Amino acid sequence: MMGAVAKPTIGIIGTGAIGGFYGVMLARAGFDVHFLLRSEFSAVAERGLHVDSAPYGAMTLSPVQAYSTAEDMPPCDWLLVGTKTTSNADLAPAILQAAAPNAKVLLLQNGLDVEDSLRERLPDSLHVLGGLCYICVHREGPGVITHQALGAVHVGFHSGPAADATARAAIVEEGVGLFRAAGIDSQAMANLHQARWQKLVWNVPYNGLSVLLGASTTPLMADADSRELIRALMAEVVLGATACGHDIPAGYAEHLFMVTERMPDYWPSMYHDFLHKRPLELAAIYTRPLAAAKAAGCELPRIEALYRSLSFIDRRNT
Ligand SMILES: NC(=O)C1=CN([C@@H]2O[C@H](COP(=O)(O)OP(=O)(O)OC[C@H]3O[C@@H](n4cnc5c(N)ncnc54)[C@H](OP(=O)(O)O)[C@@H]3O)[C@@H](O)[C@H]2O)C=CC1
Ligand SMILES: CC(C)(CO)C(=O)C(=O)O
Repeated sequence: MMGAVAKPTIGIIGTGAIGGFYGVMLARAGFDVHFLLRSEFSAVAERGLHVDSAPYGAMTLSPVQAYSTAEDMPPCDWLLVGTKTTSNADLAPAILQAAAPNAKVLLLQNGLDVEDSLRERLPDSLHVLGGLCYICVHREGPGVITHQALGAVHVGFHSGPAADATARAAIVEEGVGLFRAAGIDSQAMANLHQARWQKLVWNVPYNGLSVLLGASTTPLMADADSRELIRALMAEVVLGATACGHDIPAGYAEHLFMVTERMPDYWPSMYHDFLHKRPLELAAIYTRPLAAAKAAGCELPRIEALYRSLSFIDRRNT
């Protein structure tokens, strides 16, 4: 008889809304999950992690395998990065501490090329993958997370020692399998770079406008002028993606309008950063796409104006 295949050990690097939500879901599914925290370490070590989820109900994980330093974490086969992209270059030492040999590092983050600054600081033996989370979740307080809607995670290969396309696909499927085992919708992405551009069609307008206009999705969708602005910004993201060689499916912007109208009223994660005086994810969501489009000969003036306004706000806010 074949022995049971051991479940991988999972490390969460940055236990905020995303890291906390998916970490709790994986722990509930029986995975051995270890959580790295910073400001919320004591609260979570003492009182556990609580998720108030519209789809799943109230979930509590207590006790939590919580760590204030990666040095204390066991070797993890999968490391799920749930920090904001603003500090990716600084995460390498923590990841090296917590990584098992040949570990897979999955960045659950928005934005373009977010893997690159971390990749260049990691050894070749580690695989790096990108994950796109289609979810509405935020931190309510220390160790307390509100999950309003959705939840899917799409996984794509970035880089690493896998010998060929078959080996790369197997690693991606392993990642997809983790989420599916936890009851979360998950799919493999054939082209991570294209998929990151595609997700920006939502994040570029809504993340930035929530900060600039101080408005969540329901009022943004209810007003004729903000709707028009969102539509125009979406069209520019599609233009930039196309100039960079990445086709966005026809009708995708209209599809996102429909999805957003069906969502509960939602403040994007950039608004929470603004509110709590944390740095905004401007490089990942604006600077890099603008630079890539420009290098391909494509100017995106509306996105550029939004980006410059946000840069001004960000400098005065942090
Ligand atoms: N929230 C959402 O609904 C969605 C978010 N995303 C993306 O997911 C990513 C994560 O966002 P989100 O979960 O909302 O962000 P949060 O701010 O809620 O979480 C980030 C967490 O990382 C922790 N952290 C940062 N640096 C370190 C460190 N060096 N060591 C330990 N912990 C650290 C923070 O701790 P501390 O409290 O100390 O700062 C915080 O707990 C972003 O790229 C975002 O754009 C994508 C889709 C939806
Ligand atoms: C709102 C949503 C679901 C859009 O894709 C999201 O994933 C985000 O906030 O980044």
